[in-house]
Amino acid sequence: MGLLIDGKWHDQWYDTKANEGRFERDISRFRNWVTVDGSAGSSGTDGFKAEPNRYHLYVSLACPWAHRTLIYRKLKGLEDMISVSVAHPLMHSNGWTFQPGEGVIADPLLNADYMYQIYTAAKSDYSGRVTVPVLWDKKKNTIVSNESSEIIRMFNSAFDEVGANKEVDFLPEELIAEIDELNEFIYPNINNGVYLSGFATTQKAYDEAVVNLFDALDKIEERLATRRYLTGDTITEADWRLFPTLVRFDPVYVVHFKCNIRRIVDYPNIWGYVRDLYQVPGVAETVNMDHIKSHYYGSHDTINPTLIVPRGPEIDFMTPHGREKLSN
Ligand SMILES: N[C@@H](CCC(=O)N[C@@H](CS)C(=O)NCC(=O)O)C(=O)O
Repeated sequence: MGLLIDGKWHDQWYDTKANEGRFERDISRFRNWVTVDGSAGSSGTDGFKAEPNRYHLYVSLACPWAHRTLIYRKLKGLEDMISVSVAHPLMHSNGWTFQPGEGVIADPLLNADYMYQIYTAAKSDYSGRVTVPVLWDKKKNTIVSNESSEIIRMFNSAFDEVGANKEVDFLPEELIAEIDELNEFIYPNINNGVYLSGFATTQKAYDEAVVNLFDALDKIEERLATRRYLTGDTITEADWRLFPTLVRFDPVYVVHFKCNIRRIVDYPNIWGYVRDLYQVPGVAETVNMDHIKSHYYGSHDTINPTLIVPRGPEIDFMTPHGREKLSN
């Protein structure tokens, strides 16, 4: 695991000492937007017009941030127009790699062995962590974006005029304010909250994070008592940003990240909600539990030095959820 400094790979993990044992996530540095006409989006530069077969997505099936982009690629009908590469689930001294393995899809563009080569191909003196997902432009040979929250907003609408599934809109105008508010609550406390708990290196930092995480889950549990989805009757971006964390929670975060005050199966509403989303046609195909479990338990040797992957838990995301009754 490591990062690039001036285009050179260094095998080093996050330094939590500078911050009293707290994990601090690196910022995403490529922030361009694919738009309908190629004009600039809310950040970055112009020149990234939505066109079929122009863009390529680099992901890991283990990664919750990459998972969002795969769900959108599937549900928006973008699979035929946006190609994909899947990294090997294990992330060790070279970071994400494309070494052969079950479910790995090699890089057809640069024939890269390592994900960091994609970053240096876009910017030869790149400094920063090498994360997935990455949206690559085959025309300009550069990275459009490495920020999942923005990639899903592009996928939601930019390709609608060139063959995406227009009927599906996870960011309806009238709900944007509510979705943004939910995201602002869920990102720091839950999506990133599990990492703040798991990557903490002091008791105090861990305690703060885990308590905060479960306070937030308790609030979500309450919210989902009267609403089928986070904003009500329709699935929105807020749901697809929460789902990848929830589906990983009991198999990984409870044990590996010590998020064990409660399990998701102990929350009746959240547990039904996860199954409800999992059962949306196409979604189950985006969940690869082997990659998820082998990545976390098998990569973070500071947390799990033996790299042993636990066999359990036995979870069936396909059992009926009964949440239709909450829909109007
Ligand atoms: N803000 C980024 C975060 C992506 C991210 O942190 N991905 C993780 C995998 S789950 C990663 O690639 N980590 C490698 C590292 O930190 O060195 C996004 O949402 O796209």
